[in-house]
Order: sequence, then structure tokens, then C-alpha cells
Amino acid sequence: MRVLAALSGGVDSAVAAAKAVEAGHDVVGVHMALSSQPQECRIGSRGCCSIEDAGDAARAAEIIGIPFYVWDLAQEFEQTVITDFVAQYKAGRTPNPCVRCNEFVKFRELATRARALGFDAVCTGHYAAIVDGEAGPELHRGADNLKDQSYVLAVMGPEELHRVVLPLGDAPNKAWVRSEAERLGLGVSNKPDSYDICFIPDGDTQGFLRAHLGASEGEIVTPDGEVLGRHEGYWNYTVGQRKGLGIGAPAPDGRPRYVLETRPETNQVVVGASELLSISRITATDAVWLASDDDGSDATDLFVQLRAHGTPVPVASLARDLDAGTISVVLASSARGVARGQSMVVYRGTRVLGEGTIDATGR
Ligand SMILES: Nc1ncnc2c1ncn2[C@@H]1O[C@H](COP(=O)(O)OP(=O)(O)OP(=O)(O)O)[C@@H](O)[C@H]1O
Repeated sequence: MRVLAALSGGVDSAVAAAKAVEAGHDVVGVHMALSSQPQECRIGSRGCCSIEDAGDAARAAEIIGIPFYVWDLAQEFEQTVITDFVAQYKAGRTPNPCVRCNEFVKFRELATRARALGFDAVCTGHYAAIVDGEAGPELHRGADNLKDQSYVLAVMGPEELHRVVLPLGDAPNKAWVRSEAERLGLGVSNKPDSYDICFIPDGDTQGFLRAHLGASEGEIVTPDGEVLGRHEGYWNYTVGQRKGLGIGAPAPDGRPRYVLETRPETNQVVVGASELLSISRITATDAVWLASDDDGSDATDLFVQLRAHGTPVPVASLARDLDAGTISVVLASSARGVARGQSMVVYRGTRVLGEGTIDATGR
């Protein structure tokens, strides 16, 4: 196959590209330049803006012996992933930008360009596996449970399943990937892992949101409306958060309070007892369904994962309406701290069946 290998400059994608070559594919490497402010790049940073990363990607391609290009997708990244990130927080949700980057940038922009140029598939260093099933390719969890990235890949949609190569799906762990990088002579074997949010390399999400959304003082209230304190922007709070509420006194019964909800329309943050966080019904929107042979109606071995690296929760029943783009589940055991805006990924065992964005929860 003609394969376009997405090289981030990190160790995973370099090893993945080398594996694609070893598997006999005709491989070309591409690095996506994703920062619109490259002048702010700091040497040693591992955000999406690092110039070092492009250089590392180029060196890896040279060692592997494949042609290499840099594509400037900064505008697409800014207009989709970053814009969506800020808008979602403003709407009182907790977005996952890696999911949106996969959806908008890697499996839309990059994959579309790859197809237009005659490539059969895109290769990435994600830890997830494409398995040949009876009804066609299936997306499964990676062999390394700790690194598994199937959660952020479900959004690729059913067509891309046929056009993606994930050589690290059966990698036992990161140490093995690093040793492979060493064996292959790739200079990036000791490079640290990338940040959670690549466009916030200093990790200060609150500072980033303050810069984009300003400050907007409002009330911190109980579910009954009692005012307990003030905040400087509801977007600084996430459902399930306990620390940093700044409301001093605990509840009258001495138990800690948690963020239950943020209300953009009234600029309020609602806090309450931990049991109020438990939910057992979820509706997700913008659904994609990857499994043509499994509609999720049989609850055997059916789970949902509700955040990256979250523990899978068993499902009692699932209903989907793909025309309306919704997936609704009743959980077999309750889940806590489920935030709107996160992905709900549906698994049968290790297989990803579908995905949607959490829009509403209920008890
Ligand atoms: N800027 C980029 N240019 C090209 N491909 C990228 C870029 N960023 C990420 N990717 C692709 O997406 C995959 C997953 O990205 P992620 O940010 O999770 O990196 P990672 O798991 O740290 O992998 P790596 O060690 O390769 O950086 C990478 O392995 C790579 O194939």
C-alpha cells in the first residue's frame, strides 16, 4: 500500500513509520506544523508548536529512508481544535482537544489530502489496533492498557477504518517502543512523551482560558441556590472537581463539596455532596458508529468509557438513533463526575463500536 506516515517528531510515530516500511508498505513521512505563532516556540518545549519536533521528524524520516514533507495545517488547527476548545468551555462543557484534533485535523484534513495525493492509508503512532473482523476492519484497544488510545480514535468514523495503519497496536509497552527506536537507530528513543494539551505546553489551562475568555465573576451556589462564594469564570471548573473551589467552609455535615454543574446562562457554579455526582443515564450527540455488524443492542460485555484513561463502565442497555446522531445508555453501575463535552466511547470487550459527545446525564 502507499502509506502516508504522520510523524510528530516523537518516538511513537517514528517507530510506527519504520514498522510500516518493514511491513512492505511504500511510505512517505509528513509532519504537520500546527502552530500559528512559531515565533513563540521555545527550544525544548514539546507542544504542537515546537520547531524541534519538525526537525526530529525530518531526521527520523531520513534514518528510516523515506521522503519527508512538512504541511502547514496551523490555520486548520486554530480554526477547529483551538476555537472549539475555547467555545466548549464557554458553553460550560469540558472538551477533549485530542479527540477534536483526530476528527478535524488527522482524519479529515490530513486524510483527505492523503487520499487526493493517491495514498491508500494514513499511518500514526497511536496505541490502538486495527483487527480484521468478519465484517471488515475493527478498531480495538491497544495491547498496552496503560497507553491505549482507542478512546481518542473512535471519532475517525467507519470509512477511515479501511484507510488507517496503526503499527503500535500490539506494542506491549512504551519501553518496548523505545527499545525498538534504539534498535532502528532512531535518535528520538529517549524523547519525553508529549503534553496532554499540546497547544498549552506550560499546562496552565486556566491561564489559557483567561487569556481567551477574560474574567467573569459569578456565584458559587448549592443546588438550592444558597450562595457560598464567588468565582472568576465558570469555565475554570469541571464536574467532579473538589479542590480549588475557594469556598472555605465545608458543608454543614462536614463533608466535602464537589462541582456538580456549571451554568453559563446564569454564570453560576453549582456545588454539592459527592452522591449528587452519581449518574446512570447518558445521552451523547454527534454520534459515529464504526461497527456495521453490531448495533450495541445486546448488553453482553458492553461498556462505555467516559474520559481518557477512565475505567470502563458496564452498560445495561443502549439505544442509538444514527439519523439524529444520538447514542443513549443506561449504565449497569453508576458513574461519577461525568462531564458534558467529553467523549463517550462504546466498547464490546476490546472492540470500539461507536462514539458520541456527552450532552446530557441523569440519575
Ligand atoms: N504534528 C504532528 N505531525 C504529524 N503527525 C502527528 C503530529 N502530532 C501527532 N501526530 C500523529 O498522531 C499520533 C498520536 O499523537 P500524540 O499527540 O498522541 O503523540 P504521541 O502518542 O506522543 O506520539 P509521538 O511519540 O509520535 O509524539 C502520533 O503518533 C503521530 O502519528
